[in-house]
Amino acid sequence: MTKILIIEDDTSFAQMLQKFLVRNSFDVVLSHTELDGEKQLNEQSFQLVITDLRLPDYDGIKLVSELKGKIPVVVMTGYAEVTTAVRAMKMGAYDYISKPFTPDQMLSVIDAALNSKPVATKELTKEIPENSKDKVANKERVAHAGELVLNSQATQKLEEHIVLVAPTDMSVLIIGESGTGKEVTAKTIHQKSTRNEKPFVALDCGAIPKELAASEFFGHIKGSFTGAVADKIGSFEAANGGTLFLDEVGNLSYENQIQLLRALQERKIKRIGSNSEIQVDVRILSATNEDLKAAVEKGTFREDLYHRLNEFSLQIPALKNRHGDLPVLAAYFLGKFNEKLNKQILDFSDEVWDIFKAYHWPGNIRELQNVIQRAVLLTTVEKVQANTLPSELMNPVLETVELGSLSKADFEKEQIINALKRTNYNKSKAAKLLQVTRKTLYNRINYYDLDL
Ligand SMILES: Nc1ncnc2c1ncn2[C@@H]1O[C@H](COP(=O)(O)OP(=O)(O)OP(=O)(O)O)[C@@H](O)[C@H]1O
Repeated sequence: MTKILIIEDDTSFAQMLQKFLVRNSFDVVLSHTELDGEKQLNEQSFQLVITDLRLPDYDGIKLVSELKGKIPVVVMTGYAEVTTAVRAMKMGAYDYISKPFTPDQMLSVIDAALNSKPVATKELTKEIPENSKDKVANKERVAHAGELVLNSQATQKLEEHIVLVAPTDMSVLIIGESGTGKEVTAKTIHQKSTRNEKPFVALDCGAIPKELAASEFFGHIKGSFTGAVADKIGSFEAANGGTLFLDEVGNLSYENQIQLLRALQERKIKRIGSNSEIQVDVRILSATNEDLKAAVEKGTFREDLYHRLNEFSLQIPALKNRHGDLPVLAAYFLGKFNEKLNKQILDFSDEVWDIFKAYHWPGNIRELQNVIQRAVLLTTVEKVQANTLPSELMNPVLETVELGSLSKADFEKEQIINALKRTNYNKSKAAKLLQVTRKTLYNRINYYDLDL
């Protein structure tokens, strides 16, 4: 686990920062004085130091220059201390961050600092093989893409695969439930590709009637069919040189699949009503939330097209299976909506974190984003409280139980067991989740003779 030393004399602020970073899987040691900070640095090894510059009897700049080339240092400053911060950077600090900052800003500074190379090793970069150097650089850029936030074990492979496949011209099939971030993944791949100066065009294949699909793909000329009142450029032409993202590609009719396959094979299209062929150079990224392989087996999706679209596939896990991403995603959205709604909310209350962790997020990241936007709007104190969350989050157990197959007693038993599992068998928290008192929960456990 990455170990961070925070030197800050404002104890409550330091503790809040510590709590937030611990939640984001960092190991954090606090020091409130220069003396203790130096003692910690002598006794333990740290990957990063975050320090305030203005502590009584403390020369932060001296510490920065002592640690130069050994451990990256991020300095925290008041808003009027930019000159001091610049001095600190000249002395070797990696970066500075002005208070007040959002959790999101702090995370991205930490992330960048941890990925930075100490000055002493900078000269060695020539010896790093080209490939791995690119990999490191790309990895950093994915993490800082600003849109696509990935941080958990469950998404580590995904992140690596994005980095590897982005610079190629391979077609990529992105598979995941609605709201898991398929489109934002496609955009990231485009941004990381050599086509990033050219257009990224998204076409929602699920939303176009099959009669209009060919015109959406290839365009038409005025008068070629009823309704073609003017010439129209299709998505292939619009994306020429760049990337065409076909969302919900599994929804294309069989006839549209044939038209698409032909265009992909020949790399030429004709606008409807025109005889002239236009050469197109597009990279195809597509997305589906259904099992396209099963559709191929059933015969509703063409196998040849499936292979064309699926030179490489990326599986995006549902949010309920990547709870490790929750803290960083929540922090990202908190920062985003603080800025958008002009708020300065610092964190989520412990109760809110528990609810977030227990909920099954059927709408995935889109739902998390909406929940946080609403909460930020409604919050008037430092931390987001549970009363700003929509009701469906407060009663999650009901939604995960298959009602049809259970009797009322089985159902209640299942609810209790689920709630206990979700709260690590903490009965107070489980009672809260179930919206009953602890006493009632104990009674029900006894009544059903649950062996827990
Ligand atoms: N990893 C992520 N980091 C930051 N934001 C994300 C991430 N994943 C999704 N989002 C945000 O969640 C919302 C939904 O994402 P997106 O539209 O990419 O999902 P999708 O899987 O394509 O959904 P659908 O299948 O319904 O089209 C967007 O606002 C997107 O910016």
